[in-house]
Amino acid sequence: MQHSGDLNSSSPAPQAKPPMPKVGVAVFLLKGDKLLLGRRLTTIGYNTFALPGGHLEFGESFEECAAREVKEETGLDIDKTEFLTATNNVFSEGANNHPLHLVCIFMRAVVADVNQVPQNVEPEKCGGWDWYHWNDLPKPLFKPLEVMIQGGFTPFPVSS
Ligand SMILES: Nc1nc2c([nH]c(=O)n2[C@H]2C[C@H](O)[C@@H](COP(=O)(O)OP(=O)(O)OP(=O)(O)O)O2)c(=O)[nH]1
Ligand SMILES: [Mg+2]
Repeated sequence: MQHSGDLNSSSPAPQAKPPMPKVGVAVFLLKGDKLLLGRRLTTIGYNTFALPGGHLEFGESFEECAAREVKEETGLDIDKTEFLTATNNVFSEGANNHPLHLVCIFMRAVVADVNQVPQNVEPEKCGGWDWYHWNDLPKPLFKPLEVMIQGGFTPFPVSS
């Protein structure tokens, strides 16, 4: 017997996937009492100073993601990578005006070679990288970073 029309016509229309939280990994790259910051040129936090970082890829460890993102964005190799803390934020102004729910993992690391100089590998996403003293950070900081620091967070190891 021949069917006419759409065999699936009685099935409900496919639903748009519900939005899911994403995982970001940002790196406090430390050099003495300085840290590496770059001016963002992307939608979220445009023109604010933020840490190198990006989104966790499927199957990656936090350490692998930190090393990959720092390399992709600055050309630097990192060492002594450690987990510090995590945040949970909803950004109202994500891509295409959709809100973005982001769990961000913050790592601490140092440069593997102190003579290596940061390169602005992705000039379309960043205005340039530089080392800034913890007591003289540039303004404006990326909002989630500013909130953490104002809340008393420090990425430096506690000296005993
Ligand atoms: N890079 C960076 N991301 C941060 C910081 N604080 C914070 O909450 N995040 C969150 C928000 C970002 O949307 C998310 C991922 O970083 P990103 O926005 O730099 O992502 P990206 O385009 O470089 O990454 P990708 O999609 O190419 O993997 O991490 C920070 O100081 N620096
Ligand atoms: Mg990034």
